[in-house]
Amino acid sequence: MQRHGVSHVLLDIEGTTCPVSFVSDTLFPYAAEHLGSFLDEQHKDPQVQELLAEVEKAWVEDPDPEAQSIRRPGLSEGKDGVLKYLHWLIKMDRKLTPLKELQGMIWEIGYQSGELQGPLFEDVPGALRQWHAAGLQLAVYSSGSVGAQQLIYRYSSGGDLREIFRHWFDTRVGSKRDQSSYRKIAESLDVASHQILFISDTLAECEAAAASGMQVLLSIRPGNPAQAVTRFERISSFQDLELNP
Ligand SMILES: CSCCC(=O)C(=O)COP(=O)(O)O
Ligand SMILES: [Mg+2]
Repeated sequence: MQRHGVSHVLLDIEGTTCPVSFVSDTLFPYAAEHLGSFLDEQHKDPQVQELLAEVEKAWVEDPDPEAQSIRRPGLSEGKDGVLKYLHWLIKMDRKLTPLKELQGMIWEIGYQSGELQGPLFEDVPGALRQWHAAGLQLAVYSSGSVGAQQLIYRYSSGGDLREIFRHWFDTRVGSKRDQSSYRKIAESLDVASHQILFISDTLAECEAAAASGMQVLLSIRPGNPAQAVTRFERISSFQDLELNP
């Protein structure tokens, strides 16, 4: 498979460079298990306090009746109340930015202790190194925080790959399902959208990126939910992809 006119590759993580199951069955449960003790120890840290305030604000404004049903109306929720909401957000796989930042801070402990390692698909490290060596600019766009992205590539099964990536984007730039996020990314990369190739396993993300003018490939990997036929070309190994400027 060949792609022409590509100078930048923008990569999703979950379902694209690492298995969905690592996120759903390892990272999320790890964060849920350690959230309480992490907050007990770190809730006075100014950065954590700021994130908890953001979570509390999001909870007050959350239109989901289930989110409101676990609130105690009129009472200040405090650290323990917010913990309940954070567990609910993890269960629902909500991509709330302050949750993602807190998860990244918790995962750092697991990566540093050796309990966590980023299991990349076998073809990924080699292909990334090859593209980088060929002069392509590589960037990450994940709902996981930039901190969490850098951890997965620092402690990856293919070694420390952080140097290979030039740019990192998370939900601070916007939702991965919004066209405007991809426009902002192209602006920030200072390149025409059609020179960016975005690869993701999520159709809504592919649609949003394509609508912004990016080139798109749909990632098909073991463990990804089955995909109906779509207009997007599919990729199941990065080794199959030849990129030309
Ligand atoms: C950076 S690894 C953790 C990924 C994560 O928290 C997540 O919600 C998955 O997001 P993605 O956009 O990579 O599908
Ligand atoms: Mg994904």
